[in-house]
Formats: sequence, C-alpha cells, structure tokens
Amino acid sequence: MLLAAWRFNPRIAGLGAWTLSYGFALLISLNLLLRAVAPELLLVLLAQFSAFMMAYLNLQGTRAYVGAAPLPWRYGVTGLAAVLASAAYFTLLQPNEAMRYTLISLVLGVLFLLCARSIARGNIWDYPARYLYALASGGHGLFLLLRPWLFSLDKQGLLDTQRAIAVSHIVVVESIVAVVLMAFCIVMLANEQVTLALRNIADRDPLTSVFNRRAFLALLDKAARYADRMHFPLSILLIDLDHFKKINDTWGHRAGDEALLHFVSIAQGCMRDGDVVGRLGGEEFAIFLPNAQQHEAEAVADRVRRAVEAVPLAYGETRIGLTVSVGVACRLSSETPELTLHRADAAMYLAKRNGRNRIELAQPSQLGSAQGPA
Ligand SMILES: Nc1nc2c(ncn2[C@@H]2O[C@H](COP(=O)(O)OP(=O)(O)OP(=O)(O)O)[C@@H](O)[C@H]2O)c(=O)[nH]1
Repeated sequence: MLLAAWRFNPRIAGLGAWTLSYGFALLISLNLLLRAVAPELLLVLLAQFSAFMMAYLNLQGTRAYVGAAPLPWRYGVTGLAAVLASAAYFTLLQPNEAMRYTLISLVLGVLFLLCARSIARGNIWDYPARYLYALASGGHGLFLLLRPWLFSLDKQGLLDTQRAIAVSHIVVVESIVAVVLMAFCIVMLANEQVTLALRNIADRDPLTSVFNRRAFLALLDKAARYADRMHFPLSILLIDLDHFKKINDTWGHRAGDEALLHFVSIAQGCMRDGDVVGRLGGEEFAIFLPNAQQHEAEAVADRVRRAVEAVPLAYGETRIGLTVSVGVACRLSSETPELTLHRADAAMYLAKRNGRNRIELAQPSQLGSAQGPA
C-alpha cells in the first residue's frame, strides 16, 4: 500500500523514508520465520537491526513530512552501532535476554515518541491525520517503554502461566495494530498533502502565490458574514499598478512579472495578520481588511502607495520606478461584499483619472451608514 502511494506521489516529503521503514518491518517478520533454522546471534542482530531501522526511518520520514531538517546520518549510524554492539554483548559475552529486550524497547519507545512529537504540529481541525498518527506512534512508543516492565513481571514469576501468555499475546497484538494503524495514517498524511497541493493550485495565483480572484471573493464573502455577526466593519482596497503596460513594452514581460512580485512583497509588508490580498486579474489586486474602519484602511492604502513609490524594482542593473492607484471602500451595513468591491473599483478608476499614484475614497455620500463605531 505504501509502495503504491510512494510510486504515484514520489514528491511527497517523507513518503520514501516511511515506505523503506516498512520494508524493515517486513525483515522483522522474516526473522520470525528463520527462528528455527538460524543461529541465535544472527537472529538477535537481524531483529534489532530491522527494528531500529524501522523506528529510525519512521522518525526521519515524519521529520521530512513536517519540513524539519533530517537528523544527521551520524546519529543513525551511532545509534545502530550501539544497539548492535549491546545486542552482541548480551548474547555472546554476557547472555542476558532481559537486558537486550529492555534496551531495544527503550530505544524504540523513545524514537516513536519523538515521531509523535514531530508530527503533532498545527491545528487539529486542519490536520486530523497528523493527530491520529501522533496518537498511534505516541501510544506505541509508550507501550514499548512499558514492555520491559511487563517482561520483568513474568521473569520474577509474578504472573501465572495464563497471564504470561495473555501478556505475550497483548505485546504481539499491540505491535501489529500499531504498525497497521500507522501505515494507514501515513497514507492519510500523503492524501492530506495531495489535497493541500491541489487546493493551493485551485486557490492561488501561480505567479505571485496570492489568492486568485475566485478564492479571494470566497474569502471576502466569509469575512463579510463574520463581520455581520460580530458587527465589525470591513474595508477593501483596490490597487492597480500604474502604466504597467509600459513596463512590459520597455523592459519585457519578465520585468512585468518581476514588478508584480515586487509589488506583492511590498504590499504584504504593509498588511496586518488577518488582512487578505488577492490578484483580481492582470495588474489589479485587492486587499480586504477585517475589522478596519475607513480611516484605518486609508492609512494602510497610503502606506502601500508610499512604499511602492519609495522602493523601485531592481531589474538587473536597471531600477524601475513603480506607482499604484488605490480605491478605498468601507462596507456599508448589509451591503454585499461585491458591491463594496465595486465601489472600491470605481474609486480606483477615479484615482487613475485624477493623475495616478494616489488614493481615492469611495463616494462619501455612499458611506453614510458605514458599520461599526466611527
Ligand atoms: N508581465 C505581465 N503582464 C501582464 C500580466 N497580466 C497582465 N499583464 C499586462 O498588463 C498590462 C495592463 O495594461 P493596461 O490595462 O493598459 O494598464 P496600464 O498600462 O497599467 O495603465 P493604467 O492602468 O491606466 O495605469 C497589459 O499589457 C497586460 O498584457 C502578467 O501576469 N504579467
């Protein structure tokens, strides 16, 4: 299942390491089959090697998935060498099955707990699969830490035969359930990443990565409904780059693209958390400002206008000066967001007519009943 997921989604970070980790899980099963025929030392080394690699690669896959740097390879090599050396020592020189079992259980337990810690980031509602995976790997990690204690109860003769059998069954069943559950979670995580990537493609402008028109309008609609519920104001800036065609005609289309990116980075630097920017088309952008009165929106518009004017685009050796015309509208009570956008658009065209590189407010006569406290 994981191989198929990896084969079809090779670019999902971590999926390769996860799939490989399950390859080592298969080796553990192979080990069980060899029990009757292979020498003890070989079986012990193979079991501990496979178990360590499975848990370690699981952790590496998880870190890759969440965008964390991979653990340096020397950690893995040192950990593996220590596990194998102690396994050999407690098999050949100082035979002690309990000690072997305890050591590997503790190492694996810690690796699975680290795995749970790495994955549980973000908001549970946005990433349910991450929390399920954290639960599965964290639960398995805790159980692994508990296993030596269960084992010691048996060794001390504190369990009667039936209980000892039940405990060994629980240990086996827990491992199988945890491994299968984690594999399902990994497939869910891969699916989550594909969904996010598709949503990004559907919602974002490919050049500037800000929201495209459709996504921006959908978010604006949602923000307007929220503003209605909370009796908050909502303002919109409509921003158009001035004489943009001239940039394309003089320096080429690539310079035009760079100018759009340059503008977006400046505009984003002037916005608060919660403000949303979208590209409505061509060189026309809009920003909506939740809970902002008209005078606050006007101040943001002025910040953007000044910043764009002050920082020319560095295009090779050339410095290309840019300016923007901005229309500002604050939503009237029960006005549809499309209408507010339309008024901001009309104000922006007024700014163009009045000489560009300026801000115009949507008609004062239409703003009489703007929402929220003045
Ligand atoms: N480089 C580049 N150019 C684009 C893109 N989208 C639209 N354009 C160009 O943007 C230009 C817009 O020109 P106009 O609508 O005449 O506007 P303008 O030159 O900015 O003039 P004013 O808006 O009146 O100041 C056109 O030449 C489009 O081809 C894009 O993604 N990249």
